[in-house]
Amino acid sequence: MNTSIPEVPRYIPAPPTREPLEFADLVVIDLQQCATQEGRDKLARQVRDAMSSVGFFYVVNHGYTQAQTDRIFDLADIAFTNVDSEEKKLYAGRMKETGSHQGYKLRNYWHIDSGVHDQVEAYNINRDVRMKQHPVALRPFLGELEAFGRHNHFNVLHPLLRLLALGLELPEETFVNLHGYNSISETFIRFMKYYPRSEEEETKTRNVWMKGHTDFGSVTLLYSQPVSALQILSPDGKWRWIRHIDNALVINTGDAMEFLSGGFYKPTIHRVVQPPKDQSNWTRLSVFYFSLPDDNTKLVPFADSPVLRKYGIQRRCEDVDAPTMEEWRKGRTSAFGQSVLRQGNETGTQEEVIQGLVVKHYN
Ligand SMILES: O=C(O)CCC(=O)C(=O)O
Ligand SMILES: [Fe+2]
Repeated sequence: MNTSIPEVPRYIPAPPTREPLEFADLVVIDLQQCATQEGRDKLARQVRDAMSSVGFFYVVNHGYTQAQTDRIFDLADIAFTNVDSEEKKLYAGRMKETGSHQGYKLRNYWHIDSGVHDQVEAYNINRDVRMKQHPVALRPFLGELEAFGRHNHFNVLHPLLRLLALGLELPEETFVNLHGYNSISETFIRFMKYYPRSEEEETKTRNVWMKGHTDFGSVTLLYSQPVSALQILSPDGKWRWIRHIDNALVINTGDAMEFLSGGFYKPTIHRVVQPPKDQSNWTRLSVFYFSLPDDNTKLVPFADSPVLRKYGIQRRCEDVDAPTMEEWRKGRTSAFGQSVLRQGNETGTQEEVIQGLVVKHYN
């Protein structure tokens, strides 16, 4: 048996944009400072401030070198470049039917606007990489991908969850205990590749590639990459661009963290739009670690938090009606890009109802 690891072509990303975009001003969290209690207390305050203003922040010194990160982008590209369309279909995810992200999201699956669909391919891998079969070209790299998942889980996600608990003056392990590496949960790696679109598609969707949304999990880790396209909705109602920082992670929290923190950590609305002119002919490859609490977690607030006692709890529903993580992720995953949305109350918004709760989408 030939057990040698095949050569992997280098993925060459676009140079960063030189256009004067209006970038969001985000704090940079130096994760190395988590090593001491004093460092954690300081970072917890920074994270809390970020979460109660813009809702996104960067993480640096997360333990992966630039070369290790580059390697993951090289592996990510295999899923798109070295797998033909017939094989992609064999490994297509059944998101609508199963409410689970595993396998490919093929191009043209999400409805964006005015009959236009997406030009984005994604490949989703549960952190338990052996749960499902993968395309032939990826099989030699499963060990590396598993190590990547573990790194994200233990060296980035768990430290961040400790900071988020400290910010609520809860025991440090409160959220870590809901994100077991070996528990039943959907926490997964996502690779994503966006392809340039036609002028007609751009016009009909007013340059929106992925509608404004909140993530449904607890914490999203995005490996910063140079093609500008991600924007966040700022508290003043303006969309601002996310700036690329070499080997940084872009972090945001999602619906699950909003439920668990009684509205204290609000999920920030973000969208993907056409990149600026100097990058418009490039593809855009992204790498994520999407984390979700264990499936059986009941999404109710930690009402004992002294911070919540002081500021009050905002519930999206009564505790008895609160969904479990499994119910919420299945509802949101099945519907995303597939459900028929109704006009929302605010201009530019559309809505759907998941588990009895209103979920908004922004154009
Ligand atoms: O591609 C990006 O930068 C963001 C994608 C995103 O928001 C998502 O997959 O939930
Ligand atoms: Fe998102």
